This record gives sequence, structure tokens and C-alpha cells, in this order.
Amino acid sequence: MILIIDDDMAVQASLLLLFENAGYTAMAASNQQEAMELLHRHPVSLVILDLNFSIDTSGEEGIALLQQLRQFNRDVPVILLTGWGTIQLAVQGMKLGANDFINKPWDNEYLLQSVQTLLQLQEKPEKKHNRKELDSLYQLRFIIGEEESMLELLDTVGRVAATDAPVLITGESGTGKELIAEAIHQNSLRHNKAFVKVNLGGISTSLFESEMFGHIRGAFTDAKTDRTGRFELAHKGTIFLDEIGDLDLSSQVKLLRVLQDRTYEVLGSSRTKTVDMRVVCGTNKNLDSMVAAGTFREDLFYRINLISIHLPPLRERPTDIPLLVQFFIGNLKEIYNRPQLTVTREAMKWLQQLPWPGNIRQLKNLVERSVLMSRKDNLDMEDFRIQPELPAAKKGTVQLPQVGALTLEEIEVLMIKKALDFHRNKISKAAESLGLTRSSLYRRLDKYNIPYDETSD
Ligand SMILES: Nc1ncnc2c1ncn2[C@@H]1O[C@H](COP(=O)(O)OP(=O)(O)OP(=O)(O)O)[C@@H](O)[C@H]1O
Repeated sequence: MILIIDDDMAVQASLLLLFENAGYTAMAASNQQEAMELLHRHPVSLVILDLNFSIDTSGEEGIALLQQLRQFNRDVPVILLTGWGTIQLAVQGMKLGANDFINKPWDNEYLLQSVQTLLQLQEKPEKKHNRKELDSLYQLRFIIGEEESMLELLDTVGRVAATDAPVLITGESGTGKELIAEAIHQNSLRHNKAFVKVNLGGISTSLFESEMFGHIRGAFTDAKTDRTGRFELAHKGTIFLDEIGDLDLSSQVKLLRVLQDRTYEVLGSSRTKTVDMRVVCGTNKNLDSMVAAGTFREDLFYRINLISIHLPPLRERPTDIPLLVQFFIGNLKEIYNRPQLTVTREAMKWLQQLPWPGNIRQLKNLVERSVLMSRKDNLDMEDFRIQPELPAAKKGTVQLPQVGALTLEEIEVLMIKKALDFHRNKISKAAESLGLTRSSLYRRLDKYNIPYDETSD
């Protein structure tokens, strides 16, 4: 059941009608007390809360009710209704655990989409799917990955694709953000329409509007011809806003307006255009800390990440490295007509323990280059080792934590645990990779109370 909390009878009536027509059961409450009573008595699956719901339009009462509601139920999805002038209030509400906010007057279709998305996300998958099952459920053809974190991620991709929810994809450079954005589009109802990629890092502030909104001839001195904007190209389809963390503050405001209102004006024309697009954003920056530093707008942040997907760096998914290498080799066999191409087991193992700061892109480039440079069909470690793209040996590239963040002993413990994990508790292998003898590793395991299994070696 959907619970609507608003003291405006007209709003209640139109929302009740909207949800009932869409096949949901819905009830309305006019004040805090009624709302809490209904929450106690009925299994409420989603709440619509008008933040300015009382005569006192400061919104404080709405925020207080949201807090009370969260104390009572931490999980029920909450959509806030807010006025355009009260965006700060919406941000405050999001921090308190609301899931989405929608401006009044709302667009019925958009509100229903948000409801449907949040209800769908609530449904937990019954079980973890293996890769074969995922492939039968979704279209994930060119995405290699069987490590557990990747299986979970691909399952999320498949489940959220069908909704129209905005998705934020984070992860280091080269981890596959664009590939995942494409998969979201491919698995959505919009798959027959355009997938438009925009690299926001490459667009200067002065060009942002003309790139995104388009312009008509004569709109400004250099506008010699009409230009179709990216939003128009993405109409009915999906737009992938890559490097969103690189967008300057003034362009962030302009983007937010379009995402909120779904309308914009082509430069030089006074006509307002409406855009219907799915928004997927990507970044390798930490937007949380950018928000804290004031370099990324908090309201835009909440607007773009109803769903967030984090891609792990390649070094955290070593078991996927041989699969990726095989996949790239498979493609290269055809491209270069070398059907006998293979990679030795030693080379595979060696590739697995490199740090890969450039992630999958770097691995792909290295494999391709090694294939091109080597005359043999059976590539061994040396064929890879001599390539200039090779990630510098681990020692030089390690990113150490901030001074004061960890003591030397804490780092030692972390490294030992990591080596044990990586070598699946094989003591001699872990010791070798740490540059220790077995007995010195045992001494340290005892000293730091790290559990180990002597029989596993
Ligand atoms: N899981 C994967 N399976 C196969 N190929 C992959 C996978 N992930 C990434 N790739 C390949 O690696 C390369 C880099 O991927 P992609 O461009 O999607 O990364 P990105 O995270 O968007 O990078 P950047 O942040 O630099 O834009 C591409 O050629 C892509 O096809």
C-alpha cells in the first residue's frame, strides 16, 4: 500500500486517483498522527510525503515527520514532494534517508516511474545468480566477469535497467563504466533508441549550453549553422554523462535544471523543448568528498544517484584476469587471423599479480600489443614483460594511505591478510609474495593473532 501524507485535500485526491488508476492501493493521511496510525496498522510499501505539508510552510514539520517515520521503519521507500524554491529542504530530507524528491507541480508519469523503481528495488533477488543464469536473464554479452562482486553488480545492472531511474557509476579509470552504462541501456525499454555518450570533462564552460541544448544559426558570433544538442539526440533514449565530477559549478546548475524540469531552451530560440531521457552518469572522482568540499552541488548529487553502482578495480578481481585475457585473445585471433594464439599458465599467473593502475583498458592494450609484437603463438611471461605499457612493478606505484592514517604494524597486518586471501590461505605462497620465509610469516601470524589453517598449505 502507498501512503500519501499531505494536508491538501486536492493533492490527496489527485494522488489517490493516480495510484489507483495505476493499479496500486493507496491511502492518505492529513497529519502526523494519522500518518503514524496508518503506518502501524497497514503494511505500507512506499510513502509520499509532502515536505511543505502543513500551513507552516517552513517544512520543519515535514522533516520531523520524516525523522519519526525513519525511526519506525528504516527501509520503506520515501518520495518527497517539494516546491522548486525549497531544494535545500529536499537535500536535508535526502540526508535523513528519503529516497527521491519530486518538484511540485509534479509530472504524473515521472512520479509513477519513481514509485515503480523504488518498489522494484525493494524486491530483493531471491538468490544469488551465477554467470550462466545472469546471461540467460539479461543481455551482458561483452562484459567479462565472474568474481563474486561482479556477479552481484551485473545482477543489479539487470534489475535496475528496466526502470527509468538515474544511475551513477563510479570506479577508477578503465574499469568499464561506459560498458556498464551501455548494458543498462541495452537491457532497458529504451534499447531501440539512442545511447548518447557525452564526455563532460571535455566540454568547456562556455560551450556547455550550446553542446547540450543546441543552438540556432546566429545565436552567437560563431554559430554559423544550426546545431542539434545532445539532449535532443538522446530524446527517448539514454544519455551517459561521463566524467560528471569534472563539471564546473555553473554548468552543474544548468544541468540540474534540465534534470528537474525535463525542459530546456535551444540557444537563440525562445521555444522550450521537453526531453524524455534516462540519465546515467559516470565518474572516477569521489563525489561525496566533492560535495563536502563544496565543489559538487549536493542537490545535483542526489538527483543523479538514485542508484549507484561501484566498479571494483581490476586488482581486486584477480580471478577475472585470465577470463579477460582469454576474451581479448579470442577477439585478436579473428582480427589478426592467428587462430593458434594462446597464453601460457605461468604468464597468466604472473599477469594476475600485477597492480593494473589503468585497469581493464591497460590489460587490453597490453595483450593486444604483446600479440602484435610477438612472433610466437604461445605467449609467455617474457612476451608481456618487455612491453612498455606494463604496469610498473608493484613497488613504485603503490598508493600509500595518508600519513597518520595507519601505523606500520597496521599496514603489515593488512598486507599479510591480503596475501593470505589472494593465495587462498596457502602459507608458503603468501610468505613468498611478502618476501618472508614460512617461519617468519608464522611468527607474524601468531604475533598479530591472525587466524590461519596449518593444514591448508
Ligand atoms: N568487464 C569487461 N569485460 C570486457 N571488456 C571490458 C570490461 N570492462 C571494461 N572493458 C574494456 O576495457 C576498456 C575500458 O572500459 P571503459 O571505457 O568502459 O572504462 P571506463 O571506466 O569508462 O574508463 P574511463 O573512466 O577512463 O572513461 C574498453 O575497451 C572496454 O571494452
